[in-house]
Amino acid sequence: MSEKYIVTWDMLQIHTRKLANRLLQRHSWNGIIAVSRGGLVPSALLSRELGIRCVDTVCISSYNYNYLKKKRKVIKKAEGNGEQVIVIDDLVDTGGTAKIIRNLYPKAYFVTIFAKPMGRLLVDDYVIDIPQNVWIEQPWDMSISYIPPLVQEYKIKNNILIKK
Ligand SMILES: O=P(O)(O)OC[C@H]1O[C@H](OP(=O)(O)OP(=O)(O)O)[C@H](O)[C@@H]1O
Ligand code: HPA
Ligand SMILES: [Mg+2]
Repeated sequence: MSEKYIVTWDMLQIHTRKLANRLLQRHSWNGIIAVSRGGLVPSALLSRELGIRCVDTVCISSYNYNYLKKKRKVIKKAEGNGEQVIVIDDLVDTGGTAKIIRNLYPKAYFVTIFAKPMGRLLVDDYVIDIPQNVWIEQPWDMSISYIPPLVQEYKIKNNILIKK
């Protein structure tokens, strides 16, 4: 994927708060299930905003054949059918993970922060639309690092600015 959508910690919190606001208006919830690992940070933020201390996980391990054909395995599952429970993941992309969640928790309210077109009809709510060909870079996968000033990438030769 050529293009990237960079997510910072503060923007993730802002988006998750927006979702929490909508969830608060909707229902009284009995718990939250985070889809590990991507859903863990959003679930902690939702837990705080909604005052829900009962937070469990469903743990899905995945490895790539290619982008559209991921192998996925449920390695741990919270009990129940999801009634009055919010299931949260960070994003829905091809919808492969979302389909597993729908089967495991048919009564759950399944939400993500980001949604790409292939998967967005599989979630009950989400905050930000992302094009299918854009890779979402989450804050826990990045670090803030120094970059040198632009001018250091150039030198002057015969009075002409040349890229080093
Ligand atoms: O709609 P899909 O194509 O299924 O993609 C979405 C899933 O992919 C990512 O998880 P991943 O399986 O990479 O593992 P992780 O959450 O442990 O990082 C993301 O956190 C979603 O769970
Ligand atoms: N970003 C990070 N992880 C992902 C993505 C993405 O766009 N799609 C599936 N897993
Ligand atoms: Mg995930």
